[in-house]
Amino acid sequence: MEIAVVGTGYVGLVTGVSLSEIGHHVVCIDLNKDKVEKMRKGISPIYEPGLSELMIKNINAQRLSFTSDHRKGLQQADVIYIAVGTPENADGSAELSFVIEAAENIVACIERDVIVVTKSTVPVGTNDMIKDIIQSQLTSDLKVEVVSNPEFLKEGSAIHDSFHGDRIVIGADSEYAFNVIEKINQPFNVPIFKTDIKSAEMIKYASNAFLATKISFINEISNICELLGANIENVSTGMGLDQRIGSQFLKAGIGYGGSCFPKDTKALIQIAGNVAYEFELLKGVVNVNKKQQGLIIRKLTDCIPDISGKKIAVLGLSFKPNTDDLRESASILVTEELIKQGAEVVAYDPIAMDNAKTVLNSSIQYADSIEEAIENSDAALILTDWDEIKNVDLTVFNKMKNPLVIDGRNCFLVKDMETHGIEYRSIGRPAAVKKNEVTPI
Ligand SMILES: NC(=O)c1ccc[n+]([C@@H]2O[C@H](COP(=O)([O-])OP(=O)(O)OC[C@H]3O[C@@H](n4cnc5c(N)ncnc54)[C@H](O)[C@@H]3O)[C@@H](O)[C@H]2O)c1
Ligand SMILES: O=c1ccn([C@@H]2O[C@H](COP(=O)(O)OP(=O)(O)O[C@H]3O[C@H](CO)[C@@H](O)[C@H](O)[C@H]3O)[C@@H](O)[C@H]2O)c(=O)[nH]1
Repeated sequence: MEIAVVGTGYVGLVTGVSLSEIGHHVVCIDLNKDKVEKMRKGISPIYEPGLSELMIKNINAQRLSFTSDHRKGLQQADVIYIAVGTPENADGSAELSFVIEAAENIVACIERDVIVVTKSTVPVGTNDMIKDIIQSQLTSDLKVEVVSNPEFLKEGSAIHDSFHGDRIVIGADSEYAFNVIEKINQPFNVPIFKTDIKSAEMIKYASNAFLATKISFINEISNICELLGANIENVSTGMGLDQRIGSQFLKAGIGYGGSCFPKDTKALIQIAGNVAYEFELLKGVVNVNKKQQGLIIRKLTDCIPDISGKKIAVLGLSFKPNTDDLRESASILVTEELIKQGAEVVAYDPIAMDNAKTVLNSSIQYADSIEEAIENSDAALILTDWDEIKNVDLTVFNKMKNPLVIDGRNCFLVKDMETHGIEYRSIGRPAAVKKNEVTPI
């Protein structure tokens, strides 16, 4: 079975590498020639644990190759995955121009009967549209089937998720297509759920929207905990013990970010709106998230009302640990607000510094370590829960002008910060304030 993957970003590259690892021959195609050149040498354009090793292994085994030439990549393919981006339009809907272009590339280049598999997250009905584009532009009698196969990987654990996912969803409308895609995926040994195409498309949006709802819910509870003197960590643990609720995605923080939840929640509101349905709950989830992203600045200005000219250390820039992805990172939003209010920002992130420089340019200073970032600072903000930050020796905060730590990820125990004489404000927990006195925020 010859496989091609159109679009080699986070999803396309991980898909191509994982499919080659289980024995398929895979050609990954991307418009970006610089990226293709890098990938040919086994250099991953993204930071993703375990990815480079598997890339190199499968390039050497001649199962994995890269090209920017669609014809070369597509003409011999039996199965073609579409993994291009579906970013957010100004009105919140999903931008489908990359998907349309990929479908046009496919129809212009195929020389065999093919199954086109959509990995990209696309609104319900898009696979029908892809089929229409291909059928209407096809000048031969080649047979083309379209399958929805949404992706559920998480950045930072993408390779692990590919081999240990909870399910693989296959939406198809023929037994032949089900069988081929099921057979391709069998070596992953992950449960396969077969359904119709529209339901498969909806499963992806509904799953992301549900997870985002859990996060906004726990963030609201954390705000109420603060007002009442309860502790959100204890509340989450106690709730999560109920198997109907589950312990995952109940971590209160500074709001969800990343390349998926923010855009997919808004897209689902639009998808519902297109059929005259107002998704009130999801609108609330999005609004709560926006409010939560402003919480850190509110906590900071409660302690230092005028931050203009103050040196503020930002620890963590990526939208979550173990990735260099800054898309919709709450940390970037907070940093931009600090700059707007005239603060002098010094940032540190274990992996995302290079990407941050392309986004924030020279508007802030960049440190080479946690210690360098916080030295002589007026406050330190913890915005991403990297292990390096969680495991830092707390005495390092004595290098600050006046130890004040505002932690958006609840990385430390309140009592430990108190013991070290650090003024500490976190999410949904009592504060540790100076003079070893503990009061609600
Ligand atoms: N990032 C994630 O963790 C994740 C997880 C699950 C699903 N998804 C979904 O998967 C899709 C891809 O997301 P991503 O984060 O990998 O996107 P990305 O922006 O990282 O990568 C997309 C790639 O496609 C390339 N491309 C665009 N048009 C092309 C074309 N016509 N031919 C060849 N290459 C083309 C771009 O150059 C880019 O490298 C989106 O729909 C996203 O919602 C993403
Ligand atoms: O309890 C939690 C869990 C996550 N987050 C935040 O939520 C965001 C998203 O985190 P996560 O879901 O771990 O990462 P993503 O890589 O964005 O993965 C999500 O989005 C992908 C793209 O659609 C899906 O494939 C995945 O299944 C889905 O988890 C991040 O900002 C996290 O900090 C919290 O605040 N609290």
